[in-house]
Amino acid sequence: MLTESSVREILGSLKEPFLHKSLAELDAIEEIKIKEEKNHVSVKIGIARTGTSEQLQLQTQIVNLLKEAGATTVGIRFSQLSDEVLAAHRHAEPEKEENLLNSKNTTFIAIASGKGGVGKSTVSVNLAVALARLGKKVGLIDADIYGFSVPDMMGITKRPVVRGEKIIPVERFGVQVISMGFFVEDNSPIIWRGPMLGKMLNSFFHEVEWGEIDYLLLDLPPGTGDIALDVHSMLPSCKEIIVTTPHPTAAFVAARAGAMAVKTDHEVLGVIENMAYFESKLTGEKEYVFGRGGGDKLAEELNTEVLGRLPLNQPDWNDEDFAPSVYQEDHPLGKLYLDIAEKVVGRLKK
Ligand SMILES: Nc1ncnc2c1ncn2[C@@H]1O[C@H](COP(=O)(O)OP(=O)(O)OP(=O)(O)O)[C@@H](O)[C@H]1O
Repeated sequence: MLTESSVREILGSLKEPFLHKSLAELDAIEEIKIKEEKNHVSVKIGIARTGTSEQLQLQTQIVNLLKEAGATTVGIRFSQLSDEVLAAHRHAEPEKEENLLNSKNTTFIAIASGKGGVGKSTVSVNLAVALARLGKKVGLIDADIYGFSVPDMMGITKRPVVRGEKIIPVERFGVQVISMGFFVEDNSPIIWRGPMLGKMLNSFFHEVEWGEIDYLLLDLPPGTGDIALDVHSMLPSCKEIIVTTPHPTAAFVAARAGAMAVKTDHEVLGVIENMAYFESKLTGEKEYVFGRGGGDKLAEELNTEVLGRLPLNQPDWNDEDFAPSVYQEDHPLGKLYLDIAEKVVGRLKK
């Protein structure tokens, strides 16, 4: 027949599900009653949070253990552990679910532009690759729902695999990439409604197994729509980089995206002027095909700096390692991207 001390011994090593300490250590077995004639054992157990699914699991464990040990019937009551016990052991309570959003080691950088076609995705991809070339652990979310171009730009042909309940991003050039484009059949267009965008981002943060990430870049859709607001509410400490062409109108439109960042308290790390000029391979002469001054004007308006000026130039394609929009490390633009990545790292250290 079970005795009070044998019940205490059997249950003592069970772990309290929230504080992760044994019931014995927490002194959480508050009462044991044994009715010999009915072979009935009843116990009262303290738990950090009553009425939870964890309580139900613990209850099942207790019933099974006591029945295995010979009890015919088992009665259990749960009580809330006292504030003193909770305070003494709270430090042992693990963080909620570990994910990127509550990781202190990850810096989020959103890449935004006022209008489409200025090279925002190209910049996102190459900045991510350059940061990885500097030895950083980098993730890239293709949140440009109007055209998921990142996988194609990086020459990604694989799709993410699912392990358990988590999606494993695809790695390319040392960057962990996730794109809604991975989950869309045959490049078919999707009609997006406001809340879907937020849901998509949310699932990218919670359902993707990012591992350790120093920098997570987000390629935002152009403009100042819902997704920029979603990013703000989900990532209040997100930094922003604004991409513009040197054309005054482009800079004017980009200023709106920048103003949005400022209004939502996102620190603007700087401006990148893309398609800044064309440099002749023959004479080295620079032609300012799309005008001049847009980047400076925008930086001044947003009280920030121009992180880099990128000329018009194509990457050198390579059949073995096909990635149509990624500049090689020794390509003039590859070097410029490394400079920009170093500036970004430097600014974030300040
Ligand atoms: N510096 C550059 N030199 C030459 N071509 C460039 C440069 N930057 C971008 N491009 C080209 O310009 C086109 C538009 O670039 P990209 O798709 O990156 O722009 P975007 O701002 O992300 O556009 P959207 O928001 O519409 O997706 C692409 O074909 C890209 O290869």
